[in-house]
Amino acid sequence: MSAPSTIHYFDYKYSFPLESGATLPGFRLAYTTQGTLRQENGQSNVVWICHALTGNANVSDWWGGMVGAGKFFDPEKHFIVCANVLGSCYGSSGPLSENPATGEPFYHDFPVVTVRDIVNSLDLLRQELGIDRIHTCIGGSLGGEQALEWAIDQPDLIQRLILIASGAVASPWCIAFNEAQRMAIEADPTWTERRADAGAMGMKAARAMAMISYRNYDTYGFTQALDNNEQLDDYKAATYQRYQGDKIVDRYNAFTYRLLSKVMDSHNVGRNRGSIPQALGRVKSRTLVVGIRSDLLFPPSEQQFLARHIPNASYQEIDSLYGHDGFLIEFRPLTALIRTWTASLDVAQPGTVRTNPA
Ligand SMILES: CC(=O)SCCNC(=O)CCNC(=O)[C@H](O)C(C)(C)COP(=O)(O)OP(=O)(O)OC[C@H]1O[C@@H](n2cnc3c(N)ncnc32)[C@H](O)[C@@H]1OP(=O)(O)O
Ligand SMILES: N[C@@H](CCO)C(=O)O
Repeated sequence: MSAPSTIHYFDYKYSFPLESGATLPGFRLAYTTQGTLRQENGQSNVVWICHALTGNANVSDWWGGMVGAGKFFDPEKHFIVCANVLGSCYGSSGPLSENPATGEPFYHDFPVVTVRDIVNSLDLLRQELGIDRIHTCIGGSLGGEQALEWAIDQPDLIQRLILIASGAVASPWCIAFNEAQRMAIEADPTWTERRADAGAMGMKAARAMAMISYRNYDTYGFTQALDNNEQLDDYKAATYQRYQGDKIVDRYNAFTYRLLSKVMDSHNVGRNRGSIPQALGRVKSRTLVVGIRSDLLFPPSEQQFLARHIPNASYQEIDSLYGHDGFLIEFRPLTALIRTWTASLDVAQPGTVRTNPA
């Protein structure tokens, strides 16, 4: 069994065509596994977790309430895989990786990537790991988009699909938020420079904008209330925005931030598949769709749409003070929902799909 924090690397050494028509000369994915792979009679104990925008392969770091000994996804029972997405900066190929054609980092020249490209790269990793069947594929936000695309592309691969705070297509509202953030990056005078920290101050502003979409009026009202009635400046809400901007600058880069925002914009399961309902109709996985009532970015109506059009889907909602970011925070209600749903499937299909095949 691998230690949770051990990062492995998958190097794909062949030319990798992207949806845009561009080609990557191979790629690297950073990934983690926890537990021991068990596969028998078409069943497996694989739990594949897809991360969101600025996440990484180290799922225990950012989803420790869901993954780990004694948690719902437990390495004692499951083989848990999480890969850093193509284009990101936590070990996978992205804009700061070397472009073999120039010997320099790609920077602005890293090609446009889509959720389908990410899923194609994940699937190559799956094959490398010898995984024939995924028992459960789960993700929130961009993670849910990957899980959904995978289930549409390969309807027999994923037995159970869990989509949290995610959607079938990027909404105009989501694209508008992302474009405002890209404008902030592009307004940074360093953005055109070819260095790793180009556009960092723009990204700081972009993250502050994004936080407004990840949280909501009540989150700020509760966590960043005025200290007193006399204050004229240095409001808590303002220092919070700046602090969140500093945090992203410390751990990320503007090239990746911009690239992955474009990945989210182009998410549309209906592309080249007739229509969005037709695409969703291809999913064969038993599916749980979870909405967060206070989510402004991916409101519950988007998840209800998914549940209406995916053939074997159930829909559940949770409350959260934290809006969209609730999927990274509300471990207890999420675990309760998933546990109940899983139990209902185990009862309905004993011996067919078991949560704990060990
Ligand atoms: C290397 C890595 O960090 S990898 C991390 C991987 N990242 C991911 O997976 C992305 C997903 N994660 C996230 O988006 C976030 O971490 C979340 C949503 C899970 C949690 O967000 P957080 O920023 O930790 O929580 P929250 O909004 O409550 O902010 C708390 C922070 O703001 C600080 N803060 C709160 N109020 C204020 C204020 N008024 N002024 C200044 N700072 C403030 C807190 O001190 C705390 O600081 P800390 O992060 O240094 O401990
Ligand atoms: N807060 C999340 C974005 C929401 O999907 C992240 O930074 O990954």
